[in-house]
Amino acid sequence: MRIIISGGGTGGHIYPAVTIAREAAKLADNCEILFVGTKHGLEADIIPKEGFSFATIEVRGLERRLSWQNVRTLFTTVGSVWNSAQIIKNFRPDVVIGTGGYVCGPVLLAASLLKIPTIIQEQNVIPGITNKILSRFVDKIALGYQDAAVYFTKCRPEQIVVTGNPIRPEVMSAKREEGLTELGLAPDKLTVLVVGGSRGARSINKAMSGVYNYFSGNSQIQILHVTGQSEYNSMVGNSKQSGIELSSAGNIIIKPYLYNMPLALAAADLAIFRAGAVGLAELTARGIPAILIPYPFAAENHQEFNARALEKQGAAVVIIDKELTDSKLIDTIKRLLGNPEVLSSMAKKSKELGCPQAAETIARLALSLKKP
Ligand SMILES: CC(=O)N[C@H]1[C@@H](OP(=O)(O)OP(=O)(O)OC[C@H]2O[C@@H](n3ccc(=O)[nH]c3=O)[C@H](O)[C@@H]2O)O[C@H](CO)[C@@H](O)[C@@H]1O
Repeated sequence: MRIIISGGGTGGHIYPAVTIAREAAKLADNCEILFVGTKHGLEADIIPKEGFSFATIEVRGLERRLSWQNVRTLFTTVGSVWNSAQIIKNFRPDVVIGTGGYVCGPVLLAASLLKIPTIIQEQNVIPGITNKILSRFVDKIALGYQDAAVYFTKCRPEQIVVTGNPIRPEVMSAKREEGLTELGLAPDKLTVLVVGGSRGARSINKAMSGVYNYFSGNSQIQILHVTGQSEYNSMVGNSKQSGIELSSAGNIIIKPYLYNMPLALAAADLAIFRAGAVGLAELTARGIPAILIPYPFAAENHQEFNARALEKQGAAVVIIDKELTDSKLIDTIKRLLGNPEVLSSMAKKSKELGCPQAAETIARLALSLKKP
């Protein structure tokens, strides 16, 4: 079995691709996999680390308005469809899978023109523009949320399958004790895991400075904060300036990025997250209560829709980005951690929403498309 898989830009498109690829490799004999991404997306860092072959194409994202930039993008896209077709002809895949992000547009389009079976996976309640366009060409569309189906009404019903969002198997298998030890966390404290999506979140980082101040040295609560690569140094610097020496506070660990996120999730008693669909799939698969602060500029505000779906079920508390302040965040953390019954009810509701088998379902669907 030979598979090309493409998805990129952010972790929310890349990890689903990695997970589906791994699952397909488990299920099919002699599975050969090639990833196609761009040189500039996070995938160029993550995919080689994950041990997969990696090819790149030049491609740009469309702006959501009429502009000269879009005209230039269309020309680049024609070139990238051509380059994708060359990659596909050389690799000769049985199926091509796309997990979103503009890079998979030309790849899946070229595959469809070459009559190779295709499947896309849409993670969000409101689909991305690339997947909306591709839905007219591909054989199957695997949805993370049932609610997304209304955006694909022009598709044939048999094209659409609601599968949930794929999560890495390590997210389920990671053990709390191992997570605590690996990340240098204390076993007798409640752990708050703070992650602003795969690229970090400025407004969450800003509010966290106040949270550090308040909880620094606390004997019951510890914080593991992932700042994103670009703001890590300034977060460390700002904390020093405001008199908090993170290395001696004893209960605050900050990291630019976590390559071992499943261990961090295993150690978490409460999460403070943006509302990227894959992050949410991981939280619900493990049943972790959460404070969600959706990224307000995500296309069509889709993160808020993702977050509200958890809030509606009692699995999360939502704070809107423009209402986020240090004190609001501190009060919400105190209210939840100080109330074990509320926390465990949220954990239960969260777990009910989890879909840990999604990756296997999607991989089986992809494999079933292979022509005899
Ligand atoms: C700004 C924006 O438009 N973001 C989108 C992007 O989110 P983004 O990539 O930020 O978010 P997700 O939360 O969906 O996925 C992040 C993934 O990266 C992993 N991770 C993150 C940080 C880290 O240090 N280590 C690590 O491994 C997480 O465990 C998860 O697997 O794609 C998602 C899925 O289409 C969308 O829902 C988001 O709206």
